[in-house]
Amino acid sequence: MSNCNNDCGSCSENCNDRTQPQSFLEEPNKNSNIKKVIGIVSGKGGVGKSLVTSLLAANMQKQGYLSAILDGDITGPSIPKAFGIKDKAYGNDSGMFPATSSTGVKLFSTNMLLQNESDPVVWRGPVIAGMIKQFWQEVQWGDVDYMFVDMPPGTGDVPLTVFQSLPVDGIIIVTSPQELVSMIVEKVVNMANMMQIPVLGIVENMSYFICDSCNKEHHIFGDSHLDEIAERFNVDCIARLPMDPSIAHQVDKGLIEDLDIPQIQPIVEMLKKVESLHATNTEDTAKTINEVIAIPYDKGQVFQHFGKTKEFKIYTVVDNEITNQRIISAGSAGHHELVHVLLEYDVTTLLCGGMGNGAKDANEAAGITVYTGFSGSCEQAIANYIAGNVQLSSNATCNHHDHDHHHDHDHQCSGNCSNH
Ligand SMILES: Nc1ncnc2c1ncn2[C@@H]1O[C@H](COP(=O)(O)OP(=O)(O)OP(=O)(O)O)[C@@H](O)[C@H]1O
Repeated sequence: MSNCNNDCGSCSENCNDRTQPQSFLEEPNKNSNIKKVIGIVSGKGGVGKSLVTSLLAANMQKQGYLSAILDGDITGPSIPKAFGIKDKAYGNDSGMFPATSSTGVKLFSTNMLLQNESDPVVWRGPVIAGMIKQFWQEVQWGDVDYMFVDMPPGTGDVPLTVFQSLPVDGIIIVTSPQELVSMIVEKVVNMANMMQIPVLGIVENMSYFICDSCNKEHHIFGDSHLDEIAERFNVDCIARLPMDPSIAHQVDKGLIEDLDIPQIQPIVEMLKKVESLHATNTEDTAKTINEVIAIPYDKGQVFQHFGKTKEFKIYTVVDNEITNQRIISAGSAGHHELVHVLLEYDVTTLLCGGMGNGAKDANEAAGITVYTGFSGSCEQAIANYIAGNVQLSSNATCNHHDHDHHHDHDHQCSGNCSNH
């Protein structure tokens, strides 16, 4: 392609040299700093997706994590009611503001835009998907550790568009025992695989009822087959929530934050361990970069094996601007010689894919700071580094003598091969 800039993620051309899928991710509002995005999905409405979304946000907030809910259930928004929120949306030139619950959970929902809560929302799919994107782009979310997206029910076009537009780090599937669980789970798992998003687990809501008189579990909708299904699709069944009239009662009163549902805790613990696929390095965003940066280079891409690279691309960056760039030969010696080559060009920083401990120590002994986990085009890698849009890892990573290393996500990986 004559005008190729090697940034496949932002290119829509149907090209044989494509190295990564086109990215449709939308930028959040400039006043948002959102660390992790978790999508809550279900096969159909009414199974308790909004309840699980709200309980998770409330519980993560109680544990000290700044939590938010983007209510993507545009035509049936029920989240504000559960939190007792009646606020209407307001904003300024930079965008709208989310409402804040009594414990500090931020949320935004179509209800905040309607004159009357009972006004019907009769929009078609593309308008609904556009609305969710606007909640992401135009709401000033501020600092958020965990954003929970109450997804539109189903696995059709609208949730798919949302998954393409928002940097979702994982999906939680909510089912109820009477749903066609197997088919639903299969569809969601297939959708998640298409989008390369991990399925964090399945929650079975209304799983059983505990009788006040005999204190026994009653499986009103019959025995659950979720364990078999979870095993078949290689997903964890992370929680079973009881059917409990006090839940519905507290939700109706807008007091969901007062509910104590111990069965939700395994999900809370699991969420604490979720790795962000799209983390933004906020510390380094503020940093002004004045560095000479080398990247192992092969036909525009970050060459994944430092010790065997034939070329480096060297960028001189002054006040975050690239003032000079060139491709140099690496010679034919091992990694100790490569360090000397880099020093000849006054390199201060090395961005690469994987690197063994020996090479890393040799570079660092020479005063070169090494960051691993980069893949894709060099142009994108340097742009992401300067913008701070990468989770920087300085760990030594793979032993490339033992296996090939493929980074096929369109994000910078943490450099930890056990994740792949
Ligand atoms: N485990 C439960 N025990 C008692 N009531 C529940 C339980 N789960 C959900 N409910 C109630 O069932 C109703 C539907 O739940 P919810 O709104 O969370 O479902 P949903 O899947 O988000 O549906 P929709 O997509 O239509 O919004 C709510 O009134 C909620 O309070």
